Amino acid sequence: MSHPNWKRVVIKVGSALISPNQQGCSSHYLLSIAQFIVRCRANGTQVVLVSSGSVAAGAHLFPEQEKSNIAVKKAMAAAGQTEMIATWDRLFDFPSAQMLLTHADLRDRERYVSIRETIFSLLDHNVLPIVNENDTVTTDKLKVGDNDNLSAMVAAAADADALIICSDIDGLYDKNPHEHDDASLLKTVESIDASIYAMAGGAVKGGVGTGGMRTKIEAAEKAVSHGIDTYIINGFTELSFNMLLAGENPGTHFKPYEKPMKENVHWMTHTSNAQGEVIVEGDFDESLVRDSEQLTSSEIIDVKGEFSVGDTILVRKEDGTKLVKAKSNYSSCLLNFIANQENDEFASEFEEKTGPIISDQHVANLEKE
Ligand SMILES: Nc1ncnc2c1ncn2[C@@H]1O[C@H](COP(=O)(O)OP(=O)(O)O)[C@@H](O)[C@H]1O
Ligand SMILES: N[C@@H](CCC(=O)OP(=O)(O)O)C(=O)O
Repeated sequence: MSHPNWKRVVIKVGSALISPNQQGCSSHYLLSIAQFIVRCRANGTQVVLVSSGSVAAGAHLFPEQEKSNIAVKKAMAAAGQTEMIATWDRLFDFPSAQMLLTHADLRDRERYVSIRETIFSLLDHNVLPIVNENDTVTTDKLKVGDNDNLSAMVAAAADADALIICSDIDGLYDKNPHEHDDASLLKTVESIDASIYAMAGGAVKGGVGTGGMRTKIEAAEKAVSHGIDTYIINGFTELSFNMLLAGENPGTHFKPYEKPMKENVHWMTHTSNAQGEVIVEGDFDESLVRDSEQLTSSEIIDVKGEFSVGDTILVRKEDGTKLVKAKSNYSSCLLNFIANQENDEFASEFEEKTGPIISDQHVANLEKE
């Protein structure tokens, strides 16, 4: 078979490949990945690298008994990050660039657009973007938490054709092969449903990986709904990369949706987290899904959480049915205030002047889609 016709790919490299023994970085397994990147570029394919490994690489600098402390883990990430970037950079004779992101960056539409533009500028100038989560500044509320999901968000932002997740295992098995001798490898996944998630276990306990297969399936789900071919492959062996370049599947291939979501709907669904919820009357759902600007304070039963103007909110019914995710033009405080007004006229006059609570431009239909 001939080499694949990719315009742009995102390659995600797991910690075990970068820091196999947690004593800094090793180029042992990175050499064949770097070679693959060089060959992709020679074929005219643009490459974005998402690299884990900063925590594992920095681990040896800190005492064993302190490593579970969050502040120390962040220090490990900060120290390991420079070594990880330097190790990659040494393997290429073209320039690379470090991009450190958090979920707070990706879920903010303006910052997301800025990230996209930076990726495209780097690629246009033949610079290899190397992305990782900015572990030193994250909190539970601000982080993606694993680089599998991060790589899928980056692949969507970069409009990639393929996402290649390089792991320490051949792909997705029907059960965790580290626990079941009779596990068998899935070569192709046509669609991702609960039965696929049920196959996935977590990472090896005490190992360097985060999330195991579960986060890889989450990543695949995000990517395929954007029309991105997704592979989980064994990054330890050069054969995986030779097969990919020959147009063959060396691991598990997740097939992309034939009709991918529109870019802004995908971002709203898979990248932007809802910061709060608006609960609406049960009989209002149909008109809301047809025309989101129909939502006025008179249909709102409750407002949950704290959100600001521009944040993404989830609109749902009292029974829990999710209707739409949308950008709110009102803060939770203001929405609570007008929804609780006895005088309906005041609220409708206010909304007429201020504009719709959510607008049709930033809305994603959920279960009703
Ligand atoms: N169904 C499964 N198929 C394959 N691997 C699985 C499965 N369930 C759990 N795993 C575990 O997921 C691990 C890979 O994830 P992880 O350790 O997070 O690696 P990485 O650092 O590449 O992200 C495998 O080594 C394996 O232990
Ligand atoms: N940001 C972290 C990566 C965490 C992570 O997802 O690791 P992995 O499961 O090995 O891809 C680091 O650089 O160590």
